[in-house]
Amino acid sequence: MNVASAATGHALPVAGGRATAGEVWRLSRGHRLRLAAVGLAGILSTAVDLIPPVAIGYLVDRVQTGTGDLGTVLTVTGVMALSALLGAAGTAVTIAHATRVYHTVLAALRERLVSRAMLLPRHLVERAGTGDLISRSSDDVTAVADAAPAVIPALTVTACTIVVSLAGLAALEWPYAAAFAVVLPVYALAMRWYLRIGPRVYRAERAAMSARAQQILESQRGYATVLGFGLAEHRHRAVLTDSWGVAVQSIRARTVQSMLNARLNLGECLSLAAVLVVGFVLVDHGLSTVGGATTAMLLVLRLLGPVNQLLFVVDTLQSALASLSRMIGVVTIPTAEEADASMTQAGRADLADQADPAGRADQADQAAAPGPAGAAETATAVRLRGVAFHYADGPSVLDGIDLDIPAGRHIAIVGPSGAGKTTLASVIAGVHRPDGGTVTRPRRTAVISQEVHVFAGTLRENLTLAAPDATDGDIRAALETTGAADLLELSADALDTVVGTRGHPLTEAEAQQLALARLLLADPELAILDEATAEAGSAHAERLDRASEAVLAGRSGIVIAHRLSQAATCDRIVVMDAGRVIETGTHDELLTADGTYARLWAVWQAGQQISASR
Ligand SMILES: Nc1ncnc2c1ncn2[C@@H]1O[C@H](COP(=O)(O)OP(=O)(O)OP(=O)(O)O)[C@@H](O)[C@H]1O
Repeated sequence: MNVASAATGHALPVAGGRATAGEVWRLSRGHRLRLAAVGLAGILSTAVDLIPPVAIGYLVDRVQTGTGDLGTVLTVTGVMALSALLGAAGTAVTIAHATRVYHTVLAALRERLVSRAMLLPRHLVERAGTGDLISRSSDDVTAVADAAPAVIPALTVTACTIVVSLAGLAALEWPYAAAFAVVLPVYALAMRWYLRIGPRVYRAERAAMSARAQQILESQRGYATVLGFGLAEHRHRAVLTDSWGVAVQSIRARTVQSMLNARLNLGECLSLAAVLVVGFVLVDHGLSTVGGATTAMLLVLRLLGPVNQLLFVVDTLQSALASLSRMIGVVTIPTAEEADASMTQAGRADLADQADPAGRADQADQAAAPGPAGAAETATAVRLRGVAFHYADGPSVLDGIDLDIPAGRHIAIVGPSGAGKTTLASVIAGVHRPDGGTVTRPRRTAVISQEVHVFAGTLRENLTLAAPDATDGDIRAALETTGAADLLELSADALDTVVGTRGHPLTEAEAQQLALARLLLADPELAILDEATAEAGSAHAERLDRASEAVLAGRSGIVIAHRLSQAATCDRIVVMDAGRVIETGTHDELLTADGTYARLWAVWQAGQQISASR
């Protein structure tokens, strides 16, 4: 993992200096030539800026020696005006190009951050809280973007000014450059002090902002619970506490800035005094002209601005770097799939040896009956060995799960509420990473969870999310197969009907059918269906059962069977309780065994009869 510093507590990781620099360098690929041109333009425009102090010194000498006339003044003024124009134009071009590169790279980073955020292991995001993630893709991006106007001129032009001006001072008379150099330790000490304190203060400020974002988000998400339990006052106090935390950290950060100011003022006074004294001594001993001393003072005055600006930029830079390292910390987390790939590589190798698509039709009996490792002779779609899982700091939810699903077969997972069915489905789908054991699944696995999300957009966009190449004919066929052709009648726009937020509202059943059609178009090797419970015996439930069967045909499938009618049609049934597999077998076998499944079936049947008699 390319992340230098691990997460603090449960926060998402923050990238170290090397990882940050490496990622920025990688992102700058394609812009490096432009960056070199920007550097050259910066040096040229600052060299032009040296002309006015030299010209003024020249004028002072001419006036002092009585050789200056109006023509001299006009010539010097013209040269100064021209150099000012050239310098300003050069600086503007330099900054414009540097800004463009900066924002292009930042946009690429943000894009990577957002796409990576979608693929992160869910347990990491849940543990850190989505507020942390949101803060990194909003507050931190803003902090880095806002730094541009200050950081870019400093890093491109200011550094050049310092180098060029010091060279100018030395060329004039070396004691001038030496006088300024003697004061440099004051700036160096100010910088050292600041670098020690600054990053810590800014990181604390950003962390406080993340905590506040998380608190506000939770209050909004749990709005119904907050109202239902009269928790408004409690949530209000929690948000207030975190907001005050942000205020405290912000005050600390601004105090550090003021203290930096004081140190810079001291450096300014000392450097002006030093060059003035040296100038006086040199002129007194006839080693420099008054014009030369004037040029030296003007060069130092010109230098002070950039030196201060550089230190102020260090301030903004620190703040931006703190944000940048938080953004890159997210970008460098291995995705759930990458983490899983390294974990299940060995398992995949085993399965590759067994793959035998031609023999798939004969494997039903071996479903969900794990044998000794390597004993299965058939193509296996899913294999779990000793899988364990728990949420954040919670108790164990899955414990020692072993499971084999031959390719093309359908397994139902049943059990009481809270048994761990949904969690097991999420672990198999790769949404959650197991704490122990191994999971092997096909590369193309798709899951329909209980909360089906309808994305804001057209029906076509919703359906082709995972199958961008699907034609309208494919889409219509998928809707027909899942019994969802009615969706085309929602409006005259058919597939162009806008659904989701601010679009045509879909019922829960329609949303589920949309999800099933989407899955059909995605055509995964393994489909995991964990649909929300539909009232047994209702037209809605029967329709969904038929759609689910159509979707599973011809591929491996796992059904979290909230309705036991779904389980009865599967090749094999896995019964779970308290995070463990307690029974497996076909519907008939489990009824004969007269265990937990038989009892669940009896209760289910009784419920069906009561519903039918109403
Ligand atoms: N995001 C979560 N964070 C913490 N605990 C969770 C989370 N999701 C589920 N759990 C807990 O894990 C256990 C198993 O839950 P799970 O949803 O997997 O059970 P289930 O058998 O699918 O139940 P149901 O049939 O009600 O959906 C339960 O105790 C539940 O409270």
